Amino acid sequence: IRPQFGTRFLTDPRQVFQHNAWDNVEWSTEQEEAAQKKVQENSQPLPAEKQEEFDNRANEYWNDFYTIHENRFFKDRHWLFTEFPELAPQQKPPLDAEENLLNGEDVPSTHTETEFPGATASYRILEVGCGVGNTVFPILKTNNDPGLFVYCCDFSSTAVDLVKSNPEYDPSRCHAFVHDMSDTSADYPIPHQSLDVIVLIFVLSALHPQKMQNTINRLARLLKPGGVLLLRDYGRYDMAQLRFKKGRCLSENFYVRGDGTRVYFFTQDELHDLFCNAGLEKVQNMVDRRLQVNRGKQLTMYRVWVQCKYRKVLAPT
Ligand SMILES: C[S@@+](CC[C@H](N)C(=O)[O-])C[C@H]1O[C@@H](n2cnc3c(N)ncnc32)[C@H](O)[C@@H]1O
Repeated sequence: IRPQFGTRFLTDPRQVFQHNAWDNVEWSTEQEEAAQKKVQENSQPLPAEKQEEFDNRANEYWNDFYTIHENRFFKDRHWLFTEFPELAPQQKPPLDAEENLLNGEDVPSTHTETEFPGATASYRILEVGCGVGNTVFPILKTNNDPGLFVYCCDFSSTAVDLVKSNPEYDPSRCHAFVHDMSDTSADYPIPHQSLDVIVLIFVLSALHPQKMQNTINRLARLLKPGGVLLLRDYGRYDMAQLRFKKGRCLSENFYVRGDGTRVYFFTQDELHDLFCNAGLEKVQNMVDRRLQVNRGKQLTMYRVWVQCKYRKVLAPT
């Protein structure tokens, strides 16, 4: 397994083509400025009607995506458990219900044990924007905690159908459902303050930036006090952002791909504010800058990802 954050550092630039990837690459001021300039040159937004269409039909574009790629596109996330040990079996017992009550937050009215899927579980993880299950299935396979229950949702019904028809889908340990995380009128099938972990992997970036805060606020309510939200997503000036051609920009740092799916590129501060405004506190907020190398074509590709871990604050006693 790759150690956390990776430790292959490029110290001698002449060696760049000796490996496929380098970790924790520093950017020079010139490189940062060149990226900024490139983004500014391509920041003319599309007309409002076009924007609206991409927003209204967002899930259809993702359905088309999964109809074409099925489960062949996204690879299983092998870095998951090194970066996010919260997804592996826990050493410490999780906060129990009694402790939550003592925290004095508005714990919902008592629900009977079978009122919702996973009601009797002792450790609950929700993945939002799960796609075809490249995170969920590794969790179910790796985490053998008998008290574990994993929820996963996506607004693409095609993706959710692929999760449910996977031979590894076990309804006694997992519940997959169709849900649009940006729809403020749609409820999650889970009570407030019932989750230990929420996972967002390359999904928040697919939302219109104006819908992000409400979405995170609603998710934060589902966390138990002390529960954590884990995110990995695209960072500002990632190669994918710099590669967008003119006419693909929707608003600042937000673009539409050729297949109609959209992507935003975050700074650490933007994510920090989104999470803090939702009552979460920082455990980790880092940028992972990697240099990927195509040795055959002698090409260098600078990737930028942001990784965050934010905890729901315990109410003052
Ligand atoms: C880039 S993919 C990542 C999939 C998966 N998390 C992974 O890492 O393999 C983004 C996913 O987010 C889903 N998505 C986008 N907007 C969403 C929304 N508003 N509500 C729920 N899911 C959404 C898409 O359908 C797609 O499956």
